[in-house]
Amino acid sequence: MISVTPTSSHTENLDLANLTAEQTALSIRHLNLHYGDAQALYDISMMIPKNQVTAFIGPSGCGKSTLLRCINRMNDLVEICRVSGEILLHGKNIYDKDVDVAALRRQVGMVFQRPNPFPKSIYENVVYGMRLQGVNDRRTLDEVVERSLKGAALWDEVKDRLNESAFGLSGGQQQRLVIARAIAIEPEVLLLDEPTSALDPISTLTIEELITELKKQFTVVIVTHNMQQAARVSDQTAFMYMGKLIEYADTNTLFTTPAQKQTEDYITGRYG
Ligand SMILES: Nc1ncnc2c1ncn2[C@@H]1O[C@H](COP(=O)(O)OP(=O)(O)OP(=O)(O)O)[C@@H](O)[C@H]1O
Repeated sequence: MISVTPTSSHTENLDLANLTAEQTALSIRHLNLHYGDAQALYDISMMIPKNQVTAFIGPSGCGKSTLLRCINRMNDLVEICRVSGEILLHGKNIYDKDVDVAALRRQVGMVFQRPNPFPKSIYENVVYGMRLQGVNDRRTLDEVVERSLKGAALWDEVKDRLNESAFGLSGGQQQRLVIARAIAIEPEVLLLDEPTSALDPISTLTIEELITELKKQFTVVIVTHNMQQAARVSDQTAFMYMGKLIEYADTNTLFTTPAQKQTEDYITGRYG
C-alpha cells in the first residue's frame, strides 16, 4: 500500500470545469487519438490552468505521454497517428490547418525523460533556439544565458564553464540545462515527460523544487510515474486509465478523497 501525503503548498482550489479565460492556459475538448486501428485516447476534455502545475498520472500505457505530446503536436511525427477534437490555446485550436507547428512548439516547450543536451557547449545549448530565430547579438545572448540558467537553478554551478561541453555535466545538471534551453525562448507552456525518471533522488529533489519556481512564469504540465512526485509538485492531477480521463481534481482532493473507485485503487497501490 502506497501512502501519499500531498506536501506542496497548493494555491486556492480552482473550479477546473469552469475556469475563466484569464485562468485558462489550455482547453482540451473531446480529444480522441488513434495509432492505426488502436485507440489510445478516448474523448478527453479538460481545462489546464495558467501558472500552475498539472500532473498526468496512471498506469503504464494509459496514454499520459500521448496526451502530453498532443499539446505541442509531437504526435504529428508518428505517421499512423490520427487526432480528432480540439486543444485550444488562446482560444485557437492548435490542430487547425493554418497553425504553424514550429511556432506552436516555441509557445509550448517540451522536456523529455532522458536529458538530451546537444553536442555543444553549455552556452550554445541554451542559445540554440535563439540562434534558430536569427538572434546572434552577443549581449542579448549573454543575457538570455544568464537568465535561463538562473531560471533553471543551474547558473551558480556552471557560470565559470559556459564554454565547456554540456556532456561534462551530471545527469541532473544536464536535465536542468535542457530546461534552461526550453525556457530560453520564453514559452508559455512547459511540458515535462517524466523529467526525473533517469535521475538520482537528490537531482530529483532539485528538479522538483525548480518546477515549483517555474510555475511562477510558465504553465507546467508533467507526466510522472511517481505519485509522491505528483503529490509534491502539482496543483491539480489527472488520473488516466486505458486512454480515458477517469478523474481530474486539485491534487489534495484527488489523493485524499478521490471520487472514483479506480482512482482510489491506483493511489492506494492496488494496481499499476
Ligand atoms: N508511436 C506509437 N505507435 C503505436 N502505438 C503507440 C505509440 N506510442 C504509444 N502507443 C500506444 O499508445 C498507448 C498509450 O501509450 P503512452 O506511451 O501514451 O502511455 P503512458 O501512460 O505514457 O505509458 P508509460 O507510463 O509506460 O510511458 C499504449 O498502448 C502504447 O502502446
